[in-house]
Amino acid sequence: MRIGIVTSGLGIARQCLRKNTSVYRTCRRQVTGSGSPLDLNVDSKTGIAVLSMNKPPVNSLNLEFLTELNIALEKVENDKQCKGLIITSSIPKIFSAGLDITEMYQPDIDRLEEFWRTLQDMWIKLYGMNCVTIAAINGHSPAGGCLMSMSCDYRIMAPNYTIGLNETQLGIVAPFWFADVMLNTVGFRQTEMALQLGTLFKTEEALNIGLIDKVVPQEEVLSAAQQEMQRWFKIPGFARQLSKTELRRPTIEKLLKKKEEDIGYFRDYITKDAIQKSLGMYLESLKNRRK
Ligand SMILES: CC/C=C\C/C=C\CCCC/C=C/C(=O)SCCNC(=O)CCNC(=O)[C@H](O)C(C)(C)COP(=O)(O)OP(=O)(O)OC[C@H]1O[C@@H](n2cnc3c(N)ncnc32)[C@H](O)[C@@H]1OP(=O)(O)O
Repeated sequence: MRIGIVTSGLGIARQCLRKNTSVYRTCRRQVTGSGSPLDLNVDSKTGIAVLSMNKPPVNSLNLEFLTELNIALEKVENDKQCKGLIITSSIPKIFSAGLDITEMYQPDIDRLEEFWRTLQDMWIKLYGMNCVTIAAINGHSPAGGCLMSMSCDYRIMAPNYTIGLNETQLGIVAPFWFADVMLNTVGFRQTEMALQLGTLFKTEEALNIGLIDKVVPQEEVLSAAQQEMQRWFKIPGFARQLSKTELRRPTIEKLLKKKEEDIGYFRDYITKDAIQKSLGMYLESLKNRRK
């Protein structure tokens, strides 16, 4: 039941309407505007924020969407009531198709650099979030979608979807920080095979290698995430946060030290003729799939 104020643009709802009965005490605030590709609802009773991606057709991560994600993550991190964040999708059968390939194909160079910087910022924020983060993966989650999922603390996925870093199948290479996150999640052997082969794991396979943590039926993904959150909330917050920071800081610092270098590397790599040709062919194959 939503009884909060829906704000427009970037403003956060400042008030919550409360009725006097206990059932109305939950104050859910939708903190993104209508028409936004993101729906952020904060439940002040449970302390759980649900961030649902809603950018048809496939939640692909372009510059504008990444910017919105950054703003939403910042809101959650700055909201003292938020103890946990669940990331999910409102698009049936798709969590996220990963980076928007059209951002990388025949790009404007300034925009390409901004796109990459914004992606770096989004990942640094998400991987380093103080609050508990759970990916409720209710659809396919290739490449950038897999990066987002792996950057959360826990992953719950519905059956019959795929997840993985499939970049080599597009003729491109996953950046070192994508690889690092996979390495931290599933270990060296699985990462070196998965990255070279560009493996998209089926849900059950992903569970077997530890890429995801739990499989539940499609309709239970969100409720299972809410339930899982309670387990994490029982641990003293400061101790849990510090443990996370200690483990993730070296990976984040590695990119922080090389941010500008990484942008230049990405720009020079992606604009190579051979890479442009591969991306063009991949885009074409996506468009022809349904014909
Ligand atoms: C040394 C190296 C140094 C540095 C590294 C430098 C650079 C490389 C780094 C790059 C890292 C890249 C990360 C990525 O995330 S790349 C993106 C990878 N994503 C994919 O491969 C997914 C592709 N999509 C799909 O497989 C399917 O679309 C999906 C998600 C399973 C859904 O299937 P379905 O429901 O059937 O939908 P359609 O396929 O029909 O798609 C609908 C529509 O969307 C378009 N589309 C799909 N995915 C993308 C995308 N990622 N970007 C842009 N557009 C996408 C698709 O073409 C359709 O368009 P249409 O116009 O035909 O409607």
